[in-house]
Amino acid sequence: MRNLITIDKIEHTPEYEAYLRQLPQELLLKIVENAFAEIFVNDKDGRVVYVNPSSMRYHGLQPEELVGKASGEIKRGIWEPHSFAEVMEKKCPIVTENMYYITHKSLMSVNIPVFDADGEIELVISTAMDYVTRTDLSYRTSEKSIVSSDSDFSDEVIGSGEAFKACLKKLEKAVNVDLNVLILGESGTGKSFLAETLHRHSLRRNKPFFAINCAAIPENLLESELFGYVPGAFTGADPKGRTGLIKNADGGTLFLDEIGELSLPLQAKILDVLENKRYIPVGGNAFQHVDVRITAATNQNLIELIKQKKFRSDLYWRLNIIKVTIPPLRERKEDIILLANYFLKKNNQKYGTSKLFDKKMMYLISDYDWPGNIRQLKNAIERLVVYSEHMILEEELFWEYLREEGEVPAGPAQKKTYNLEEIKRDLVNEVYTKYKSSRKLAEVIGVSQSTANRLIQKYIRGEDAPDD
Ligand SMILES: Nc1ncnc2c1ncn2[C@@H]1O[C@H](COP(=O)(O)OP(=O)(O)OP(=O)(O)O)[C@@H](O)[C@H]1O
Repeated sequence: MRNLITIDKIEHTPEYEAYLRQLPQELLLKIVENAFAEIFVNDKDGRVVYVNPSSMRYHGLQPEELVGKASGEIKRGIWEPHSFAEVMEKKCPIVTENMYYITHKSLMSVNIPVFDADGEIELVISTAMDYVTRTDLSYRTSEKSIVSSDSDFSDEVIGSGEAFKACLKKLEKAVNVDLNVLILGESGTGKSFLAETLHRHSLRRNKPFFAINCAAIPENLLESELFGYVPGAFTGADPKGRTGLIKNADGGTLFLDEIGELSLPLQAKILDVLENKRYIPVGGNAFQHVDVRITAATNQNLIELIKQKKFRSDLYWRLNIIKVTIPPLRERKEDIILLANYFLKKNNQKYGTSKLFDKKMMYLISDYDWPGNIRQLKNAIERLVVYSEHMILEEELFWEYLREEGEVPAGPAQKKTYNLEEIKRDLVNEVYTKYKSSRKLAEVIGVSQSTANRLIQKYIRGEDAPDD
């Protein structure tokens, strides 16, 4: 979408002109380098002469990778449209709706020609800015992130789908009250991660957080790990005895992962901690007192375990005061791209690279079901970054990954082929079928309301609609 606009040249008073001219270069640099909006400047030959750091948020490239390059040299597919030629031809400001493919953003960009004394274009200055969210403000890792006035998790927890946001809302309710929380979800959906995030925001944040996976430790060891033991409790034990995790977490939070694996006798001891704030260490005969918040997680169906008499219903109801079920990644497709971009950024920082996804790779990633959920996605992105020899991550590496995971038969002939039309149609269909709202479609796929309306006209109603 393109629009022509007019911007009146501002005439300053001679005094103000004089003031501007004496401003030190250092100060001017500070201003443009710290501006939140993107500032992107081409000279009259289309060569990039300046890019401020903010623009990285939109197209994912370091200023150093762009400055000195001609517009045409900058890889297509990173953002579109390229409006330089049109500004030069029309000699007036042009507003475009730019799609930034790497970061999956759609933003209005204002492209303004600056004329020299002979009336010739000297520079084209483009600026763009999106809606501000706290996640965006953390784009400079070297600086402290902006402090938010409320206690929500959105600064550090990635995910914007409705189902996931509903989970966060429930968890946020547990921030200022000392209720037990039960987190359910498939492996890798982020149960441990959310339990720790909850602790860091909770009233107990200045006290310890301990986590233990009940499935990973044999039952006899698990009891002493959790409750500790007194001196001489059993042969081979430390003669001084040992403090367990429950005591170590005193005042703080203990996270019991895979709680469904806990034996019935240990379930009874945990229930006593919850109800009476007390426990007896292994080999002991006196109660110890403790104040610990228990957060638990499982990917098992606890109600089913209760029916099978493998899980105590009184413990279930005690833990279940706030229950959060994290949906698997395949049911919150809208979060896959967000998370993939987040992990790409983290790995670029870790390995000092500037790798990028192109449109097709983004589609492949969001189309896949990720049975291992966020853990699998995180590992796959790291692997792509490490294995890729090019700046744009190669599609073949993703297919190779899927083949190794046994997800697609070997051989290039088996590849599913995609084209941009199919991708757009599928995406619009999927999101619109789910939300039945053009506003929601615009929000989820990151386009303007008018573009969303055009997409609905074209792909849902099958009517003619102008291309963007
Ligand atoms: N919303 C999120 N934003 C960013 N990273 C996340 C998010 N959720 C999970 N992760 C990351 O994904 C990985 C897997 O998460 P986690 O270990 O919490 O999953 P889990 O559900 O506890 O898995 P399991 O049931 O196998 O123990 C971790 O590295 C975690 O940091």
